[in-house]
Amino acid sequence: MIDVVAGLILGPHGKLLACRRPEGKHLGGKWEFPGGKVEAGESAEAALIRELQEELEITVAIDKALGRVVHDYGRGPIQLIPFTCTIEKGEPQAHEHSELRWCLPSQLSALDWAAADLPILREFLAGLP
Ligand SMILES: Nc1nc2c([nH]c(=O)n2[C@H]2C[C@H](O)[C@@H](COP(=O)(O)OP(=O)(O)OP(=O)(O)O)O2)c(=O)[nH]1
Repeated sequence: MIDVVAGLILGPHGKLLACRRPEGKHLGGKWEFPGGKVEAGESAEAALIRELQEELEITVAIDKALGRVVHDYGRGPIQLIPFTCTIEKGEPQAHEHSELRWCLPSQLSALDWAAADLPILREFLAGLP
């Protein structure tokens, strides 16, 4: 099983950062929570901090873990490991995405999310006041 960490980055006004995978890549054009594969010997938290630094040039503080999701796109199972987090330093730059979008909770469901992200999105939205 491949472990993949994903960050639900909380910004001002209750907004969340959605990132679009570039065309031509696996799941191209789909929206995701930024992150990536956990390396051997690495904790999930360390992997998320590393990935968000590499992909978006931001330093984050991790807030809390959400429920893990196991999904298979037909290439073997992946386990998506989500955390909410906030930005401590930097402004997100789209180095590996075709688009970055800060969304209000009410706008999130309209995006075309990667399938494995949907249960995570539902859990996040269900936990809002
Ligand atoms: N980073 C990230 N990956 C996700 C999410 N949802 C989801 O299904 N995935 C999938 C896409 C990839 O198959 C896998 C790992 O993503 P990645 O971004 O680290 O890997 P990658 O694009 O280099 O993948 P690949 O080249 O090996 O296909 O997890 C998500 O919210 N964030």
